[in-house]
Amino acid sequence: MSENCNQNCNTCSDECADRKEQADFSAKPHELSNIKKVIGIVSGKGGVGKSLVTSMMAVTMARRGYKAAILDADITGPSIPKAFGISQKPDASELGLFPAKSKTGIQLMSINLLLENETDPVIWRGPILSGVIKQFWSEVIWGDVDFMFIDMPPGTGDVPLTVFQSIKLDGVIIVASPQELVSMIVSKAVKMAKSMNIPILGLVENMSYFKCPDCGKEYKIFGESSIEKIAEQHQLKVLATLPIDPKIAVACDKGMIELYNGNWFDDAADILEGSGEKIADTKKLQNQKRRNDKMKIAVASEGKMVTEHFGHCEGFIIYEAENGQIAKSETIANPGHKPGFLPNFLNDRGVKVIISGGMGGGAIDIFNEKGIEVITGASGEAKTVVEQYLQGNLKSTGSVCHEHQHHDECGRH
Ligand SMILES: Nc1ncnc2c1ncn2[C@@H]1O[C@H](COP(=O)(O)OP(=O)(O)OP(=O)(O)O)[C@@H](O)[C@H]1O
Repeated sequence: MSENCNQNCNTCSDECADRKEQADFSAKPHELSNIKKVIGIVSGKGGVGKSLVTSMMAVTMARRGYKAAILDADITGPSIPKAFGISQKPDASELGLFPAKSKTGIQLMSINLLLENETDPVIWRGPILSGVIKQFWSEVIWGDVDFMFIDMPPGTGDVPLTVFQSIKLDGVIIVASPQELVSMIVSKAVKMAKSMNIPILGLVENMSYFKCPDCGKEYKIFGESSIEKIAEQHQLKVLATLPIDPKIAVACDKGMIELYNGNWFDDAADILEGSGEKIADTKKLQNQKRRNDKMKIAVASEGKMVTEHFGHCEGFIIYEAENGQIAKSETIANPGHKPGFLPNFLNDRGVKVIISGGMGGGAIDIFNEKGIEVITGASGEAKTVVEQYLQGNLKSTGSVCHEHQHHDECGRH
């Protein structure tokens, strides 16, 4: 037997006497699916925020203009549809099942969308669980997907192992809370991925600290973090450390994870963009082409500056751009804020991009439905911000006004 035997001849190149030809467990995606990169989100045990990280990764990539999808392989604890507020049953044809679509166009498939009641427990044994996951991969018509995120079954047992063997993953992200980081659990997840020769993109520490909303002091509820030590031990990158934030729990419970404002996953998204260079290049070209086309960009403004509050802005400066340059502009007064009115008002004027400091979720939904690009989190002089956009240097932070005192000012219903 080889000195480094990992009991899996499929992933080992040593020609030892005990070598066994092993069965090929790999499953093929549906012939109508074109999935470019597949990233598994794993954790050593349940309840550490794996589904949250899966959801936020998909949201981050979708905000960057990619086609994102989520395969919920956490069959016994499926929480993805709830986080996105989706409960309608997926459509089907004789060719296969179609994934559900979130408000911002993220494709999803989860066992919860297929159960009679979403509260029904799934009490199937391992081989059936693995079979369902393979079906989600092979029998769902995903179409074109730039980045698919798989919410993996928790742990390092039989079911996650089968997923590793069946679906060709381009990388995994390991999620842990500070407690798992001090135990052996994370090391087991790292070893499992390494034994399957799957690149580990890095570690995410969830529930790392709690920031007091009154004094801003950070409290390490679960003790000092050992993420840097563990990362160094396994030569991995730390992708993000997330606080305990009651707003995260509320966003998941209310099905509004797409509206959650947080940019913790930018580093991980940058890595994915790097790992998918071809996809990123194509996307950059498409975005460049779009910016060179003739288009109207509206900025919610206060005088010459971008305003924080979309709904109650003083007016909109509408820039007409061609070949990536501003050709002309006009300022129109805010006609008055009524729920759902302003997105239609701007759409009627042919606006293709709206830039604001903050905006309510309701308004963002309507803009998305109309195919109008929404950029929030912008600040400074409106003209400069539009020039940055045309050069491809303005990114949306996804900043959404939630339950704050300016409720109506941000265009929410
Ligand atoms: N940083 C956080 N702050 C506040 N709440 C959080 C945070 N991370 C996760 N939660 C909440 O904790 C619960 C568990 O999170 P999540 O479903 O993402 O974990 P999981 O690892 O996928 O669990 P399982 O494997 O059991 O499905 C959810 O209700 C989620 O809203």
